[in-house]
Amino acid sequence: MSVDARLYVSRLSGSATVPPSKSAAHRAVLCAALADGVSHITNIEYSQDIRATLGAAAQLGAKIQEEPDSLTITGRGNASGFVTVTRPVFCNESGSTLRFMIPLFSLTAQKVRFTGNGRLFDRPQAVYQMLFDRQGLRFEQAHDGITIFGRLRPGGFTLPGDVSSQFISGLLFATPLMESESTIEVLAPYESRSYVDLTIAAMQQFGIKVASRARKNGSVLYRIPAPQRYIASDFAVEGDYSQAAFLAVLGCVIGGISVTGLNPASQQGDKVILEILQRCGGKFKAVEGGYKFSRSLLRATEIDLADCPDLGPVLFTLGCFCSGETVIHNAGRLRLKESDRIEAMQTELKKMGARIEVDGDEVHITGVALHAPNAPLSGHNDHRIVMALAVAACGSGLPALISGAEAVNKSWPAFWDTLRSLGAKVEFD
Ligand SMILES: O=C(O)C1=C[C@@H](OP(=O)(O)O)[C@@H](O)[C@H](O)C1
Ligand SMILES: C=C(OP(=O)(O)O)C(=O)O
Repeated sequence: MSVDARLYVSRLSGSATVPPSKSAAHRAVLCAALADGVSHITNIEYSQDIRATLGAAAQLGAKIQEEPDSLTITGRGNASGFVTVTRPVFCNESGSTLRFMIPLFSLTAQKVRFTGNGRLFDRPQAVYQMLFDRQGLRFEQAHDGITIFGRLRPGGFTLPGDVSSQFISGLLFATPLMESESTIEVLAPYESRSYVDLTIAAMQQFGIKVASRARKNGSVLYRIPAPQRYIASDFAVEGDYSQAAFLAVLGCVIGGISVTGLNPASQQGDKVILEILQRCGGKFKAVEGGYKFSRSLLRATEIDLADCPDLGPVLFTLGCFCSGETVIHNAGRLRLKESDRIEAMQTELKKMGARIEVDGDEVHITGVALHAPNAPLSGHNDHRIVMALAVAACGSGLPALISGAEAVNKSWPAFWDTLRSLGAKVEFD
């Protein structure tokens, strides 16, 4: 059911803790599900996407015990430990879940159907289609699901680097469980690489070895010895920089906001939000477990989204608050997410008077004083659009009605409560 959020003008300030990193949590659950023995994962939030990965992990045969904010997972060891898959694997709207699970479920050698919601099956899957076709395996994609049949075999894989890093991560998770070594060559340009680094870091924490090297032709070659076994491990999920970015931008616009629960040494690619804000003149200082953001005179900068696509929506909002013309490069991938995020942000911010021009994969935003929206703002069934619009409204002190407010449940169910804790008045219709 679609819920409208009414935001009223109010002064915001205070301290808020970000949710656990969704990307890290997906990876920890998956590795634990594959491991021999019992793993404990702390700092878990049951967002819709993490629920999807937990459901799939259970279908791989993992035993999962849920506590309010932690998990105990007894994994099934290796591919021969996989149980019979009797039901479709429901991925909801989680691209990560679907693309991480396809190669793993192929190892069961059973016919497996993946289902989901929203735009999930409109998002590109051709990279896997190609891999399965090459090995003579079945991969059928329809608007309401994907069916696979057949066990992926080890070997030399070559993948494009500019469609989605999730294919590379998905194949990395599965290859150690195959019968012999594989290589994965990722062709340049290699985008969202920091997410693959997170994958390898998680795999290494669960005892898996992966080697990588750059090749002269610009590609990156991963070598994954096999067979290997995931070893149970305890994993503390760190705070999410992609989510911190919403509060960080708000903090630099209105001042007086501290964001905590963050690891300053994090490997998350979206930590680059701090550098971007610095380049815009954003003022902040390190505090215990995070950063305190002060009201800043923000000026435009050039931003490359190739390695931090999830920052896209909130960077559109940031551009509106910067004097001059913000240029966002390599924004094309934003069209392949839960919504077409370029179209969504342009349409909605224009209702508040924003000046945004799109030229192919490049976006130009000229800072202007936003006015109260002349129509309800649509969240486009996309959590990051809803949150970026809420930041635009709160940052400019304007009342707004955002439809589809429940989309935040995909990644940050407590988002509205967090805004309230900072003093925002939010009502739901
Ligand atoms: O591996 C991950 O956890 C993710 C990878 C990124 O996707 P792409 O590689 O498709 O850009 C990102 O947008 C997504 O939200 C999470
Ligand atoms: C695109 C996202 O996630 P996924 O690809 O896992 O659906 C996101 O969280 O913004």
